[in-house]
Order: sequence, then structure tokens, then C-alpha cells
Amino acid sequence: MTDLDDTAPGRTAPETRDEGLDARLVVDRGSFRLDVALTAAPGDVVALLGPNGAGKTTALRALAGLLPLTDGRLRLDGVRLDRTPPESRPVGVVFQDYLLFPHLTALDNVAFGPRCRGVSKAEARAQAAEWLDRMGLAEHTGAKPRRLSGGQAQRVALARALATRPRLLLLDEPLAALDARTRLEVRAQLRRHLAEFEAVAVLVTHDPLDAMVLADRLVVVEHGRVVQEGGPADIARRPRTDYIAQLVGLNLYRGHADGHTVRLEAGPTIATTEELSGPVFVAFPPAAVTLFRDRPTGASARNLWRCEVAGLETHGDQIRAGLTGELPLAADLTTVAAAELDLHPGAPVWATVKATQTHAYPA
Ligand SMILES: Nc1ncnc2c1ncn2[C@@H]1O[C@H](COP(=O)(O)OP(=O)(O)OP(=O)(O)O)[C@@H](O)[C@H]1O
Repeated sequence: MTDLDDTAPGRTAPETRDEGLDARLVVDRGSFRLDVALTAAPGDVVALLGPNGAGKTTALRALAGLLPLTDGRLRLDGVRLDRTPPESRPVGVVFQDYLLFPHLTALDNVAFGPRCRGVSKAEARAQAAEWLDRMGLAEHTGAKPRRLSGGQAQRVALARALATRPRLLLLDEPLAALDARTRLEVRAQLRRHLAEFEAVAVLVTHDPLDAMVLADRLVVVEHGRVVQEGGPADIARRPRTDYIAQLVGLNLYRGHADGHTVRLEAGPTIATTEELSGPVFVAFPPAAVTLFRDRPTGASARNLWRCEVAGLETHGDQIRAGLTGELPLAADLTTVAAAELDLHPGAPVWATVKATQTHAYPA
């Protein structure tokens, strides 16, 4: 007997008192099979992370009810959902490109959610106004989507999903449609909104930084299977596949922020674009690091550290240099650049990172 058959058809009464998400999603799509177990407690933010084609979107669509389960189970707050049609599930979805209705104002886009759940028009609009206000969009309620920036449109989409008071919030590549600069700001805002969200949130991303910043727990999916899961720090410490090793190759530090400067426990400082105070994390990817053999001139490079090459390894078509010195870090560069810089273990180098490429957030 499969999990799908373990209760009478159509049964919707609570079967357990368990809160949160309890799922094993088995979905066949042609020759591809997704088989992923996913559990989360209310308040958890889980990131499904994986390379292209791993099955992340398939999992999200199965949770939303847009794809049927071939096998497995799906329970939310103890209620079986796998035979509930998408529109009747207590699930809110923020799609990658937001899918806002172009002819409706921000207010009516958000009111659409509650309206679909049978709330009166006046009440739905009042609730929508409240959500937009919470999202800092009170002045944009009358704007049509084309008049909104990418970050604003994302918040409208989030408000629309949250306005239905879902017990499961699904976010598909929530930051993918944004440019690098907007992304930084929206990521921090989204983190705050997700921290306030009292039910389960599942987001899909292939960006490790998004996953690490936004989620409490990462579930890494490759070829339709979970290859590793755990807290960001656990996964970073003990990667179990090449993909994860590369993925978590983030430079991550802990320090104390004072405005735009973070003083690390080990001594040096990192300039950031975020203005914070108190204990923080600062992260930046190895690809954001630029190396020089001679001290670079020019006032713009505020993040400049004197380092030494400890080791070099091939990472796909890139070289990853492990550096020690003022700030231990990993830097990615092309094979050509590594050759031009004559990098070898023991070589002294200067490493720089632009403040805009770092990301600081409260620890
Ligand atoms: N409509 C479809 N019919 C058959 N197979 C599909 C269909 N859509 C996707 N697939 C297959 O399912 C697998 C998983 O795709 P999915 O979109 O879930 O991956 P993903 O992890 O979300 O990737 P990406 O990051 O590229 O969006 C892929 O191998 C893909 O070829």
C-alpha cells in the first residue's frame, strides 16, 4: 500500500495534531522522478536549493497542487492536502515573475487573494491596504504593476500571497527577477517579512546566498533527490557533494557592525552597503574577490587585504584560490587570470571586494 492510499478518499479531517508541513513528494515527469521528503514546523523557512533541472520547481508545484503526486503524502497542520485542488489549499505562492495582474492596481492585486477566498470586496480592499502598508507600499496602492519597481512588485506579490493568511507560503526564485543592487535591499526586506511569518515558508532558489540569508534550513536537491539538508552552517562545514561544496563556497564572517563598517572578531574590517549595528554576519562569494600582485592604487577599494595564496584548486572552469593572511578567504578567478598573476602557494597577493558585493545581516 502506498502512502497515498493510507486514508479514505476525500478525507479532509485532521489526522494528526502535528503542526506544519509533513510531505513526501513523489512526482513523475516523463523519465524524471522527484522523490523528496520535506518537513517543517510553523515559523520555519526552508530553502530548496539545487542546480538546474534538479526538481525544485516540480516540488514547489506539487506543494501548490499544480502537479499531482504520483506517490507519497502531503499534510499541512495535520490535514491531508494531496487531493485538495490548488485554490482550496491554504497555500500562498509568490511566482518568480510575480504574475501581477497588469490591469489592476497594487491594492486590487493584493485584494484579489482574499476575494478568491470569499471575503467581501470592501473587506478585501481594507485588508489589502493594511498589507501594503506593512510592506511600506502605502503610497503605491493605486499604482498599476508597470509603474512599480522590481522590488516594489515583489512586495506586492508577497502581500498578495500573505493576504490569504496561508499556512504554507511558497516562493519561487523570489529574487531572480531583480538586478544585483535591488536584490541586496529586497533580500534584506524579504528576510524580515519571512521572520515575521508564523506559518511554514518554502522557497526555491539556485542562489546559495539567497538560501543562506533567507532560510533557517536548506534542503539540497540533485537529480530529484535530497542529497543533504540542515542549517546553513552545518551544510557549509560538511558538504557531501561537489555541487554543495561549490555552492557553499561563500566567504562568511562574524563581526560587530557600526554603520557601514563591520569589525571582524579576528581584527580586520569590512565595508558594507548595509547600515547596521551590533553582531552581524558578512558574506560574499569567491567570485566577488579581485586579486592583485601589487597593491592596487585608487581610493575606491576600501576592502583591501594583504593575503598569501595557501592553495589552488580547479572548480569547473575556474580556479579557486584559498588565501590566508589578514583575512582568510576564497577567491575565484579564470585560469588565464591565475596564470597572469603567477599564482602559486606562498605567493603574496592583495585581495579586494566591493562593498556592494558583500552582504551583512544581523547575527
Ligand atoms: N513539463 C515537463 N514535462 C516533462 N518533464 C519535465 C517538464 N518540466 C520539467 N521537466 C523535467 O523535470 C526535471 C525537473 O525540472 P524542474 O523544473 O523541477 O527543475 P528545477 O530544479 O526547478 O530547475 P531550474 O532551476 O532550471 O528551474 C527536469 O529534468 C526537466 O527536464
